[in-house]
Amino acid sequence: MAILVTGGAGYIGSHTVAELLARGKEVVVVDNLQQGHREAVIGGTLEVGDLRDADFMAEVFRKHKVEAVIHFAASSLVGVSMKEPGEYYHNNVYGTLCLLEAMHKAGVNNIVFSSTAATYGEPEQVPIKETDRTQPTNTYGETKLAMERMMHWYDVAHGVKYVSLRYFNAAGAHASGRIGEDHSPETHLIPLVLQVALGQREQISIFGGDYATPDGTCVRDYIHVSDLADAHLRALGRLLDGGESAVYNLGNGRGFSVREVIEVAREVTGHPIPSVLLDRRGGDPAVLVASADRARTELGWIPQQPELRDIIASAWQWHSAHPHGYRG
Ligand SMILES: NC(=O)c1ccc[n+]([C@@H]2O[C@H](COP(=O)([O-])OP(=O)(O)OC[C@H]3O[C@@H](n4cnc5c(N)ncnc54)[C@H](O)[C@@H]3O)[C@@H](O)[C@H]2O)c1
Ligand SMILES: O=c1ccn([C@@H]2O[C@H](COP(=O)(O)OP(=O)(O)O[C@H]3O[C@H](CO)[C@@H](O)[C@H](O)[C@H]3O)[C@@H](O)[C@H]2O)c(=O)[nH]1
Repeated sequence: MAILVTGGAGYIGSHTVAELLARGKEVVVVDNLQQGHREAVIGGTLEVGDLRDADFMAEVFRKHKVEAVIHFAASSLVGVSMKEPGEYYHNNVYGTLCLLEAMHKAGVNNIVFSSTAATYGEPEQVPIKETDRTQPTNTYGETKLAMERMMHWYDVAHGVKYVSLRYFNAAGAHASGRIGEDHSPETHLIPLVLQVALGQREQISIFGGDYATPDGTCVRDYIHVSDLADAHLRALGRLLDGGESAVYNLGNGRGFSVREVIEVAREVTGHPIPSVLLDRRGGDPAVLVASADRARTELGWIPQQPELRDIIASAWQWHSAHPHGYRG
């Protein structure tokens, strides 16, 4: 029986595939390669196609005996979602609907889902708990919340069990050096900062210096991608053991401002990393920091690389060895 990983050629998906393979699991990846890379799929079978193509998905479920799905495939950029809401509803909400229908027709009833801190919006309290208010401030978070709700109703009607993992900000790369972050165009803070250190950009833009935070820049909770991968294996185990549907935050519980991230990157790389202060980017909450107590208690999940310095050093190892990502 195989684990079907949608978006498995992408950043977090490819690290989770590596973890599944390391534990001897059979893996099938579905990816349309809009962001993913063939080279990022280091084993298993890659089926290239789109979630929204019902014939393609039916064929994938016919060809492979699937026991559970891990669903990463989505459009996932806060800034872009504020300019292209239609793309986000179509790829994320309609895409997940197509996936759930294909699963239902194939009799597959377990799904681990990539949700996000963006489902919360401006937090009621910090650190954020799973029971806190969900009121997204951007289209991306709104679509992810809709996807969570959709799974809930498929559970009620069809017994589809889901674990929704609300991750905070993923960063870092695989210890082997074989896989890492390679988005085109890149929009994430840490890889952009490291591109400055590599001499590929002159400076890093800071989006907003007037937030209600200690230094005025946005605060995020950065979590190592391999710690996220480990959480997916634990969530999968919960479902395959017959566990009920659940929602978990995944973060380290410590927030770092944009300026603090740049400062740590200066220490790690030895580069001065010049910065320029720009206006706010639409849709960004000021502070997102996780309480991951529930994942710790119920999944036994303990991040192994919780220090921001180690996370950035891990990303730096990948980016300095692969300055053009999978192109070399
Ligand atoms: N990167 C983060 O910090 C972060 C944090 C929270 C949640 N997430 C979520 O985690 C998931 C993975 O994020 P990532 O950073 O690895 O993104 P990514 O873009 O690297 O990976 C997504 C993959 O899905 C594929 N894909 C997208 N739409 C598809 C479709 N319709 N059919 C088939 N394949 C499709 C892309 O080609 C890509 O390989 C996303 O769902 C994202 O919303 C990411
Ligand atoms: O050039 C840049 C890029 C980003 N930022 C800021 O840095 C922070 C982090 O931004 P980014 O790395 O783009 O991540 P987020 O927008 O926080 O979103 C990531 O983290 C979310 C969870 O918190 C996920 O759901 C998203 O998919 C993922 O892209 C934000 O305050 C941005 O405004 C800058 O100041 N300059």
